[in-house]
Amino acid sequence: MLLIEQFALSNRVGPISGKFSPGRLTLLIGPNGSGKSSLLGAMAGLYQGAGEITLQGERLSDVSTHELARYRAMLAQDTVLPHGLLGYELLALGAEPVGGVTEAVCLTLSKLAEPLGLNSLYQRQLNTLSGGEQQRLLIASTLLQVDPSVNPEGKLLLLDEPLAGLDWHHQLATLRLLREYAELGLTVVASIHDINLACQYADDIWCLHQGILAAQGPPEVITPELIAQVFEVKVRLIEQEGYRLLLAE
Ligand SMILES: Nc1ncnc2c1ncn2[C@@H]1O[C@H](COP(=O)(O)OP(=O)(O)OP(=O)(O)O)[C@@H](O)[C@H]1O
Repeated sequence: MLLIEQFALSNRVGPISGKFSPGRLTLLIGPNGSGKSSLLGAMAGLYQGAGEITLQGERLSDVSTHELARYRAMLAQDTVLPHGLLGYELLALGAEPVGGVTEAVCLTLSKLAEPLGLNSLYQRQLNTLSGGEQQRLLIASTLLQVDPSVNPEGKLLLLDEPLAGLDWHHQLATLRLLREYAELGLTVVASIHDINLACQYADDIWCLHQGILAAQGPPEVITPELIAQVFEVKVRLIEQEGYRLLLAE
């Protein structure tokens, strides 16, 4: 369990409190600049602020970055890819913190190959790949670091806008994978901008506004009133066959 208690990061986030539990997929939504990346970075142990963030009872600030790399994987927004590498070399780099390209890594990649469309990317130069193709490799590289068969110590999977640049097919495939990793027992937290997809796939949603929590809970907490307040967008809620769709007016 990852626990946040009165965490604040200068004027970027907070104070915020809440918990993220193993086995659950939490999706962060909120306008540009509302603090999603800052919060994810703090949860990854990259930023230190006021208050406390603990993972399994241990304060993140007391854990070295080296040690943290065994417990969590983080996909950052706008990751710059190293030049001159091939697709499989990027994945091999991603496997370094968890012992290199072992048989378990190869098996995990073969499991991820179909949903993320990896097979055509292994032998490609990274600088020749489209934005979405690069993103698919980065997602695979992040997932394999905490896949239970590769890294039984993996607990926390953090992704900042994993759907950025992905076509619809791969957006849905990625969300299904995040659900699968949550079902494997990981704590999974990701930021996304598509509110309807967030409501469809999340166990819990955190809606940030100006650095603090405007709403937190199951998808039903996302109402037209909240969207109007946070995003200044007028929407209608359509509920049909168990689905909830927010449609801009
Ligand atoms: N390194 C930094 N130093 C100071 N302020 C920063 C820094 N990075 C971000 N900020 C500010 O912190 C606030 C939160 O930014 P953050 O990147 O966390 O938002 P976000 O919700 O992820 O936005 P987006 O949807 O645009 O990615 C913004 O006002 C931003 O300008």
